[in-house]
Amino acid sequence: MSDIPGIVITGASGRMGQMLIKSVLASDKCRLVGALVRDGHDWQGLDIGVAMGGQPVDVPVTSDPLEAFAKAQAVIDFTTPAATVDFAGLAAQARAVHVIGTTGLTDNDLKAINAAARHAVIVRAGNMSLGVNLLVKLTKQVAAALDEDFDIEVIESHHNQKVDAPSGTALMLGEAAAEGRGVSLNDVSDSGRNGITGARKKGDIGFSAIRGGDIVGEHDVLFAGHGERIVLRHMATDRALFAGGAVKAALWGQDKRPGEYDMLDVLGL
Ligand SMILES: NC(=O)C1=CN([C@@H]2O[C@H](COP(=O)(O)OP(=O)(O)OC[C@H]3O[C@@H](n4cnc5c(N)ncnc54)[C@H](OP(=O)(O)O)[C@@H]3O)[C@@H](O)[C@H]2O)C=CC1
Ligand SMILES: O=C(O)C1=N[C@H](C(=O)O)C[C@H](O)C1
Repeated sequence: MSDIPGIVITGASGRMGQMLIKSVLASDKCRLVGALVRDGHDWQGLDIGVAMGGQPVDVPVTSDPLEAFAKAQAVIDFTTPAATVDFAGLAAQARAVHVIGTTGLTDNDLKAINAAARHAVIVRAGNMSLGVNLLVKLTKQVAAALDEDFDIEVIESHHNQKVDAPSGTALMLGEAAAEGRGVSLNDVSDSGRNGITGARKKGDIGFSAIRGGDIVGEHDVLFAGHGERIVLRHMATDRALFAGGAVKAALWGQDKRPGEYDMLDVLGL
């Protein structure tokens, strides 16, 4: 048995799942011990390397999460809210670090995840990249420096297969802006404008979502004042960025006490 942490990837056939498999296989700091898909998926029973169109890597694709988690020190999970809530309970049962990249989580989902974090380490972030997490810090700083004469808008663009809006990253940026202003995002959030909306309410934080083509993920935080505008921008051009951050989080979590953490903790920002 190796000392290097063993990692299971859930949603192994997904856009991020496949990127995560490649990242773990390429790392000499961890090893791939499981690749999970939904029961009945075409890939079930295949070697994950072969399923992805490459050479065998001696890891079969399976669909029993608890069996897979029991052999692992960490689970990296970029799937759907319903699956992630189930996986949080099972990863906690197996005492494996659970890295959650899934977005679109409801308040109830977040409560369930928080309950699981009483027993195990959970690292959750709507964006695992260094650049976005730095942007979160900058957004809070700029929002704190400007008054409500500057209207704050978060504009995000993603590929045409994304199912949730605003993106998890946009919500992180909105939360950071609200924190900088000393208000609760719930009280000032404005998304989905359509029709006769009336004039913009002073102090609101607006969200706009663009969906098209193969855009990996772009986020602007706009501070629009009178006669001047400030725009903070992040553009992701490669999903490897998110996968690399998630692997870093899985390794970072190995010696931490049970609880819920985010990428600011992992990156020390
Ligand atoms: N935090 C971050 O840095 C990032 C977060 N994301 C988020 O990650 C999530 C996934 O994105 P993406 O990879 O593009 O989406 P995909 O739809 O490509 O992948 C999701 C995968 O999850 C699988 N899945 C869903 N339910 C289950 C289940 N119960 N058991 C096993 N597998 C399951 C799906 O399988 P099937 O096809 O069989 O349903 C699919 O393979 C999204 O919420 C996205 O917003 C994405 C990029 C970066
Ligand atoms: O679904 C995606 O693709 C992405 N989702 C995350 C989000 O909701 O912010 C992160 C990244 O922007 C890509």
